[in-house]
Amino acid sequence: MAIIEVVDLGKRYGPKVAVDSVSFTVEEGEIFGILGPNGAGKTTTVECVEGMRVPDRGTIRVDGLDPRRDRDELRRRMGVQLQESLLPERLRVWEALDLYSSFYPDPADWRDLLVRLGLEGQRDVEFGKLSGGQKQRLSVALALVGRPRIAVLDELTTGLDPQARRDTWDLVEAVRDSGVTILLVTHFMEEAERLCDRLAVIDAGRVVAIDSPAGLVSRVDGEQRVRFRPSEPIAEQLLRELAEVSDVRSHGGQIVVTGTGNLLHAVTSLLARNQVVAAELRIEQTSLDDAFVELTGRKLSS
Ligand SMILES: Nc1ncnc2c1ncn2[C@@H]1O[C@H](COP(=O)(O)OP(=O)(O)OP(=O)(O)O)[C@@H](O)[C@H]1O
Repeated sequence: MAIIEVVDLGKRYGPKVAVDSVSFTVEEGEIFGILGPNGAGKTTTVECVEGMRVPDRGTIRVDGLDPRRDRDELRRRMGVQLQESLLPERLRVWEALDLYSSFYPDPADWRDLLVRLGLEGQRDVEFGKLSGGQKQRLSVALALVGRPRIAVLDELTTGLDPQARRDTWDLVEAVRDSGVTILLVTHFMEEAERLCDRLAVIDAGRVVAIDSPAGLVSRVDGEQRVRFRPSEPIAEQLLRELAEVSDVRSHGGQIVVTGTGNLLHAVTSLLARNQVVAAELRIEQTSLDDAFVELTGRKLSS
């Protein structure tokens, strides 16, 4: 069942069209990503979903509510990750959680959240003294303290080191597994690929595709490359004759075979039949990065 429905959303800031026409639905219990480059309109879109911005056009329904008209009720059902700069430096972790709990009629026990988010050791630490990863985890805890049905996480792991980023991803998956629907804004391809059940690729205020990460990858021409160093010389012609192969090139003893289908199997079987061993064998497949370039005509820098 769709828990979020956005139809033909449009929003301008003066002459600047931030969101041109955005439509998508988020199913209950999924992690739905909004992926796009800086300035694509991601934050504006989710701020309209949160009821924090007034759209110029379009309709939005969140858990059956209108985000503007039913803002107070929506606030109880939707947890929004806070921009970290909004918390006072001297506020201790437990004080922040206690304060936020007081905003909700039936809050989660923040002591449990501290444990779940691996922050029990930081309970009495002032916000300003937390590491970047700990601040992020606290911001997620604050988004969850009201027991929301939906959590909106915007650029969750920006600025985190790779380990803290992976820890945060594990955390987001655990939150989803506890039954919370997650709307995740990101410009990190790896994050989208790892976490999202489905995602909307947004570019210049428009949705260019909605699919699972694997579905997006399969939309682009699925060329693969197999690279190896043959133990014995092998005639390129033999490789070219394989139905799966579209191109063969050699560079300094290394052979690069491009093709489709079960290319790896076709190439390695041919080599085995000719008693050739492939050393330094590597396969490169189409990635979400490639799919993004194909869909938008440009690379997503991160
Ligand atoms: N309050 C505002 N006033 C004027 N222009 C704005 C405002 N907020 C955003 N914009 C512009 O609208 C466009 C979309 O911005 P938005 O923040 O929604 O994009 P985004 O995809 O979230 O980008 P980022 O990842 O950089 O936050 C950008 O060109 C931005 O400069």
